[in-house]
Amino acid sequence: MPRLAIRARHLSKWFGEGSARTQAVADASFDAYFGEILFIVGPSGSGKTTLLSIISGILRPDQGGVIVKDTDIWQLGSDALAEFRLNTIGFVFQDYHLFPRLSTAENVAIPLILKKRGWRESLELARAELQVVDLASRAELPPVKLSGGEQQRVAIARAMVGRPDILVFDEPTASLDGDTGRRILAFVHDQMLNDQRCILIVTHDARIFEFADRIMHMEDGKITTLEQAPT
Ligand SMILES: Nc1ncnc2c1ncn2[C@@H]1O[C@H](COP(=O)(O)OP(=O)(O)OP(=O)(O)O)[C@@H](O)[C@H]1O
Repeated sequence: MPRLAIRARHLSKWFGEGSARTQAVADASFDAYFGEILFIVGPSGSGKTTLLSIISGILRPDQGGVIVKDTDIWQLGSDALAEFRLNTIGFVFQDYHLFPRLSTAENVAIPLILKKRGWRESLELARAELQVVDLASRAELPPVKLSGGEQQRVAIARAMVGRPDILVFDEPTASLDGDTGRRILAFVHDQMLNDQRCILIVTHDARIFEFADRIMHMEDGKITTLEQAPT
């Protein structure tokens, strides 16, 4: 029996006021398990990023709750939630969110420094993580000197360096060419998925669907289907 990683129940989120009020997520419930890669797909504006942000502890839902590894995350105070996220969830943003004034290694070290690990130790671990994503030679460069695919791998290394149980990607291949996108997904699938980790991926990119275990479809804020991926 697979172990439950995430239990989302009756999540709803509205944005805006009056006539501009829109429901981004509408009564969404689902479970995700350790050892799986769950894709979230659907048309633009269907609520994928909003749902991902709620599950990751970034955006508070107006209704409903999320249990991540036995913790009811939206019942936590803000400090406890920040600490839970730091220890449990790695989030890779669509546009990477790398800090331009820091070196590549320093960018990767940030989660460890936030966890109050020493600077020197954090940088050593960051360099080791850059080796895993095949970017050891770029450690001292600023991110601006790296290609889009390399920056994506830096963002992955930063999300991974604290060994989170839940790894969340928002459109990981959106700005990459097909080959680079597939290579990155193959890397995530082969190197990062294990039975202690659950990976959620929002994507439009049909070229990477082969890496999904299950695929969730969203439309107008609702989860319309959640199925095993075809083999
Ligand atoms: N901060 C916000 N303020 C107001 N409306 C928002 C905000 N964020 C999202 N929305 C609206 O909520 C709805 C869902 O947006 P969301 O970004 O979750 O969709 P998405 O499926 O991820 O879209 P895309 O594939 O284009 O990224 C959209 O109608 C969007 O305009």
